[in-house]
Order: sequence, then structure tokens, then C-alpha cells
Amino acid sequence: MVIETYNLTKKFNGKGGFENISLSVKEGEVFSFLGKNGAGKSTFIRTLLGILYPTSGGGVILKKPLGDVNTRKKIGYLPELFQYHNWLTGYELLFNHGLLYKMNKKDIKRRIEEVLDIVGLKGHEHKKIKEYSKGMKQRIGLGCAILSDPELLFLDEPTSALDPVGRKQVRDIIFKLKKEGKTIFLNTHLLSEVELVSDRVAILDKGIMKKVGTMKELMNSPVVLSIGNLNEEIINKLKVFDPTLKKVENEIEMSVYNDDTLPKIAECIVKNNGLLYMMKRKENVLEELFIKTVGEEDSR
Ligand SMILES: Nc1ncnc2c1ncn2[C@@H]1O[C@H](COP(=O)(O)OP(=O)(O)OP(=O)(O)O)[C@@H](O)[C@H]1O
Repeated sequence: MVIETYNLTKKFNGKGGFENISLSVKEGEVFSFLGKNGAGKSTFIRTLLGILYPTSGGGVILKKPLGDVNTRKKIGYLPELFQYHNWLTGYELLFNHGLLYKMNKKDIKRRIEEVLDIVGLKGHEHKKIKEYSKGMKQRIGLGCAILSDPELLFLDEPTSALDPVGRKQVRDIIFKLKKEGKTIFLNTHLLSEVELVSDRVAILDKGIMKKVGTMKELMNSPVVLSIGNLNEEIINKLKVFDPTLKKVENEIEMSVYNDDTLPKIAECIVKNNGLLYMMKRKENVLEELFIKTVGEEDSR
């Protein structure tokens, strides 16, 4: 595991922050925290990074306890709403970042060329940052975060302020980094981003982790069957696929994770003289799940 936390809690004088979060993130995984403004997402990342000290609980990052100074060299971080040094050029910003990481100058120069390629800013590196568009600023920020070629990357709302083109550009960079085997922890309140880039998602609401799973697990909605000639024998046979199935009149609702199981269910019904009139998944897009999970009222 690259990240593991145990009942990790951070409160500010008993308020805000987040509480009792236990999770683990595997190597090479894109793990997203999804939550409204004020849910505690940034506080969680800042606690993992050792910028904030936990109130209770603990965690391990890259096999070292939270806050371990040497581990920071292996971590990249793109903070939310980062204020850039507008008077510097993109190249100067990256170079200074390399110095902060204590990289040697030769390595910094070599790596800047690679990074400019990855973030698509080749040819713009000698412009001053004040001349950059929002999307370019976000990409130079990503460049800073990956300059030291970190194993683990924390991206706090990397696409929130961007237009659809800028979002796609940042998303493409995330895909590239994932392909390189980087582990990425992403905070966002944009559902579309989560659906597109994440392997696993946790939904955070008022500091509490309400759900965690793969996209498929979170989006997996029950299958509804309408069956004629429904009898106890058919129901018992279907219980092999889902022992907790629900029956309402001639309809059955079952939780079936794998789509490959659906033809087997149909076969089972037909073999037992049932008449299968309908089989469909209940609609349950992530947005519906998110709103059901966190409610629609304002954030704290
Ligand atoms: N330094 C702090 N002092 C006091 N309260 C804080 C501090 N930092 C965060 N909080 C509170 O903790 C809660 C979570 O804030 P956090 O910034 O982590 O949320 P978030 O999910 O990242 O939202 P956003 O996207 O708006 O930044 C909020 O209620 C916030 O007011």
C-alpha cells in the first residue's frame, strides 16, 4: 500500500476537518475524494502531507509514518488555488521548485524538458506566468508537482477552475502519469472528473467518509426482473445469485455485481418454467448516488 490511514482525525478546536478516516490506496491507483466545498478534502491531504498534525489516529505513506521528512522527496503536491509567482517565467518557476526539492542543477534542467513535454508547455516556458491562461497556470502547477518525478502525487481540485478544454488537458496528463505507474490521490467536487479518471472513489460528507469503492461498485445498481409464473422454486434458485433478493408481487430486485451473471439468471428462470418479461438495471448514476449520500443542503 502507498497510503494507509487508521481512524485518522483532524479537528480545529473540535470543529471542521474530518474524522475517523481509515483507508488504503494501492500503488498505481488513481484514488479520488469526492465531496462538496468544506467536506474536509483539503484538510485530509494536508494532514497526509504532514502540513497539519492529526488530532488522533495515524497513517503510513510510502511505508513511513505521516510527516516523515525524507518521504516528502517522493511526493508531489498541487495545492488548491495555488498562488503563482507571476513575475517569474514558467522555466524559472520550475527551476526554483527543483532547487526546493534539493535536486542538482543538471538534473533540474534535464527534468524540466521532460516535464514541459508532459504538461504541454514546450515553447511557452520563457513567458512570464502572468501571461499564462488559467489552464496554463494549472499545468505549470502540475509541472512543479511532478518535477522531482515523485512516486505519489496529491492533486487538490486540479480542474475546478478550468473550462472543458483545460479540464481535458489536465485529465490527459493524469492519464499519462497513471500510465507511468504513479499513484495519484485526487480531490474534486466534479463528478464528471471522478467518473473519467478514478479507479476508486471515496465520498466525503461533513468530514465523514460515507462510501468507498470502485466506480463499478459504487455505480452498481440493482437488477429488476419481471417474471410470470413466479414460484418459490424460482426464488430459491435465484437466491444462489443474491441471497438478499427482494420480491414485490411478480417483480424481483437483486444485487448482481457482474454483468456476465445476467444470462445465467435468465437461463435459471426459463429452465424453471418462469416467464421472463423484463430484466434491467435500475438507473443510478454517480450524481444520484452522490446527492443521496451527502444531501442537497448547503455545505458547512
Ligand atoms: N485552518 C483551519 N482552521 C479552522 N477550520 C478549518 C481550517 N481549515 C479547514 N477548516 C474547516 O474544516 C472544514 C473542511 O475544510 P476543507 O478546506 O478541508 O474542505 P474541502 O472539502 O477541501 O472544501 P473546499 O473545496 O471548499 O476547500 C471546513 O469547515 C473548514 O472551515
